[in-house]
Amino acid sequence: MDLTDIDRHGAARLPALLSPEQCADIIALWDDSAAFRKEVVMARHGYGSGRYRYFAYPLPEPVAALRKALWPALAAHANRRAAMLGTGEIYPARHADFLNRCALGGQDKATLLLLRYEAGDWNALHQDVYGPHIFPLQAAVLLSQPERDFTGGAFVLTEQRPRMQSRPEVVPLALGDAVVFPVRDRPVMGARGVHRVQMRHGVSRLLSGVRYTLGIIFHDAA
Ligand SMILES: O=C(O)CCC(=O)C(=O)O
Ligand SMILES: [Fe+2]
Repeated sequence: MDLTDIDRHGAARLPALLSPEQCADIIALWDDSAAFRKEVVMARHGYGSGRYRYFAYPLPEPVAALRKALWPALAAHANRRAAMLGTGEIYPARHADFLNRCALGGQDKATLLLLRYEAGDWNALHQDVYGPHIFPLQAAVLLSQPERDFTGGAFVLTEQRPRMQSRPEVVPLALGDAVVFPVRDRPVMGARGVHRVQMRHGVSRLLSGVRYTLGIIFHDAA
């Protein structure tokens, strides 16, 4: 798993992380109300337009397996990042051990989500923070096929540079691709050492069709 583009450009694409069949199986969960703990209608909160549903524990098998499979590479990257920033944080080899840490701090609700956008929908630039326990990277998997299932709806990141204008980054995704990106910020090496730049992500307006995404967040929510 090549995550070096996170350091260079702020996000790394993982091509064909899921097969078309696996994507369809996850989309099919949308109507399984028992799989979710909560629905958010984005327009009601000023989050954009569209809907998303938070998975409930226990997670459906394919979703649980995917988060577990991503953990080792992401934890290794997060540990290098923590060393670079000098935070002293160490992310454990097992994701379950990180979740225990979250739970001790009162964060014990699943944060994985299934998002659904129709024509006209969009996702405002945001950061997925649910309490003081934050795993610094997250992933999103595109479950629909661009140009066939929907048009528009690009995955967008912005990097807020200190005392400068923000930098936009668009990550073109194909069906089953994942994008790995920072939850809140990333370290950048400058002339006077390392500093953090704030990152936000969102989705541009869908022009037509329906677009589903699986959001994989590694910290739980309070
Ligand atoms: O729909 C997307 O591509 C982005 C979803 C999102 O905000 C997330 O996964 O945290
Ligand atoms: Fe998000």
